[in-house]
Amino acid sequence: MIGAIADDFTGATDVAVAMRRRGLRTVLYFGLPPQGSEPPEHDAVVIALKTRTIPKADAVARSLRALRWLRAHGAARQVYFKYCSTFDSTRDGNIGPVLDALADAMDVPLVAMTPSSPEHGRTQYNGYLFVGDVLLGESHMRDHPLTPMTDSYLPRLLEAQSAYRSGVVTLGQVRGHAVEQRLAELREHGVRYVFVDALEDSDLEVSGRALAGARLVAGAAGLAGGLAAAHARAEGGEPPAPDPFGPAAVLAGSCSARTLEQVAVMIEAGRPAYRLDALADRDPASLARGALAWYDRLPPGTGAPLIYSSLEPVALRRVQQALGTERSAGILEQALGAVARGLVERGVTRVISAGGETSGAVVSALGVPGGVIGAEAARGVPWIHTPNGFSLLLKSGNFGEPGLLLEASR
Ligand SMILES: Nc1ncnc2c1ncn2[C@@H]1O[C@H](COP(=O)(O)OP(=O)(O)OP(=O)(O)O)[C@@H](O)[C@H]1O
Ligand SMILES: O=C(O)[C@@H](O)C(=O)CO
Repeated sequence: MIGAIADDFTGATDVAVAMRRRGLRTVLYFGLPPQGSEPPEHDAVVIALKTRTIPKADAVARSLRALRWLRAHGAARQVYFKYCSTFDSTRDGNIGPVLDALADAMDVPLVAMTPSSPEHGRTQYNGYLFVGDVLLGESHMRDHPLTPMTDSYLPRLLEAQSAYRSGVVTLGQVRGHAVEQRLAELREHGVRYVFVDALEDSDLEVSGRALAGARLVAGAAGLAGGLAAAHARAEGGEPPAPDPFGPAAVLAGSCSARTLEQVAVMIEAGRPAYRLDALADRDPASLARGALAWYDRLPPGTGAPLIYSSLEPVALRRVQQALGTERSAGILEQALGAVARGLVERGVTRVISAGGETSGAVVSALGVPGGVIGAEAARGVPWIHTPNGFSLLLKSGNFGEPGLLLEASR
């Protein structure tokens, strides 16, 4: 009934678990499902794409392909375009073009949305996005390696990426149950994209009910949860499978503030740690060989290792200035993907990956077609049981408590 298209892999797991938590049977695919595959019985299908930072035309083409697949499999009654709760995109970014293309293809005049996800500390008020207590543009998102966010006013951010006008449904209108009325007014005034305020899950539930019949909706996991609550089956979902076990390894390519803390906690706890240094070696294959040779030499019983490229903002900028932003990201993503492949060949059955782009590279390198959503190690961070014989934990850069990577890899 809901077909979600997510612009990165950690975002896809976040939205999948938000819907599953409300009792929807949710199927997750990494990339377009293989030819001829039929989804098992479901209430929601999530297709994870890696379109957040790729060239615009590719992002649009891949998103439209996902839409065609959802339509062909009867999963497009309501389509949800999942973007980041911190609206990660460049000025030249892909959220606007992808929304334009989906709305045109579905002939939808108005799309309601919000990145608000209170469970992750993201809230929207009067169209401004807050991260915890501060505006988005004043948060650590200013220092993001690929999508630094320096503005906080959502209509302005989206209008910079689309030729269409954007508007706001205020918190007062949400709480006054006037969402539908306000959307109708904005549509009359030629507004196509509308950001709906939300400070709490209950606001998202009100909006979810108002939007239950909308054909195209967008935002982060919060509003998807609100919609799922509106569609929820009375009997609720199956309990998730138990946590996986077996040898674990942590791969971190996220440079987000929370991941840096989580990496520090692992190192302080004495876990073996190996940093991939793109300035010392620019060849992803040889970076990966170095990391795997280090892994092979680890004495038994040392605890699950950490292989990472995460750097704090000043050191990160040094690498980006020396190698270029895209090139350095590409080298490290490819290297971590190759490391993941090598680790699985060596018997690792629990792969924990930090960062959306990083997780996209890791999952693609491992050739995982999709999986079953398991228990959550942290809010929005579920284990994914794959048909490949191992489980994945894909952690969004800023999600989880500081001890998450250490705990999950015990
Ligand atoms: N040392 C480094 N030098 C340059 N780029 C790096 C370095 N380490 C990581 N990167 C790149 O930074 C990007 C981090 O993005 P990623 O999406 O993985 O993390 P995130 O943005 O924190 O996560 P999320 O999208 O889930 O919030 C990746 O493309 C990664 O390859
Ligand atoms: O919405 C979020 O913050 C996450 O699901 C995400 O998209 C991280 O890349």
